[in-house]
Amino acid sequence: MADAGGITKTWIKKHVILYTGATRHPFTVRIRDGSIDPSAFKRWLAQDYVFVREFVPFMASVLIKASKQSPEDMEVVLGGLASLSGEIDWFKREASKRDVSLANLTVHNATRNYCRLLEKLTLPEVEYAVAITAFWAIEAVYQESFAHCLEDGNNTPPELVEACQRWGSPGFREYCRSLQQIANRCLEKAPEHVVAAAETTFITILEHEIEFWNVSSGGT
Ligand SMILES: Cc1ncc(CNC=O)c(N)n1
Repeated sequence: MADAGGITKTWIKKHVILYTGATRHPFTVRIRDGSIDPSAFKRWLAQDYVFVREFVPFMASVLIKASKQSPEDMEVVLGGLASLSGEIDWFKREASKRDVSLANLTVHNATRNYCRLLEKLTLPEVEYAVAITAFWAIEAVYQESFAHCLEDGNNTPPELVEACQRWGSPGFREYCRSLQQIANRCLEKAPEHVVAAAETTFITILEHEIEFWNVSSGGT
């Protein structure tokens, strides 16, 4: 396995407080230690369903950009896009199992803001290096958060293990590493202003992920 360090790794180190805030948020830490409130999980489920629906056109826009760059990149992004269909079905099944209505749910501000960010990043004028960095960061936060819930010493409630495995599995980790390598390669070749824009986007994604988790843990 090639090294997935590169520029993205230096950013993780540089912004480690924010990165840890997103990947070790109280919401997922409580899943791991078994103290999660079932209503918090339900809140997350409904809001993430909204997010994932908006994630589809974003991914499609990255797919178009990737297809113009390299056939290998396109295949990695296509793999992610293909899995979203099953993911949407999974959200619907989980919601009906847990009596969560997806029909007339309240979209919280943090969710709406995050979806707006995705919409902006979907525009054709957003550089591929910026879009793929955002894509990697979005996936990596979930990968790191849910993998932690499955690591040794966890007390994750059995009924939440399946959810954790969606993003915490070794397969999803490999996919995230591939995205990270693509991002690093693009960033190495990118002009300085594009690298700066990608770093800003990385930070913005982390902030939105934290706000998003906050909605799930909090009452509003
Ligand atoms: C808010 C958020 N961030 C990342 C992901 C993971 N990607 C696709 O499922 C997600 N579902 N939700």
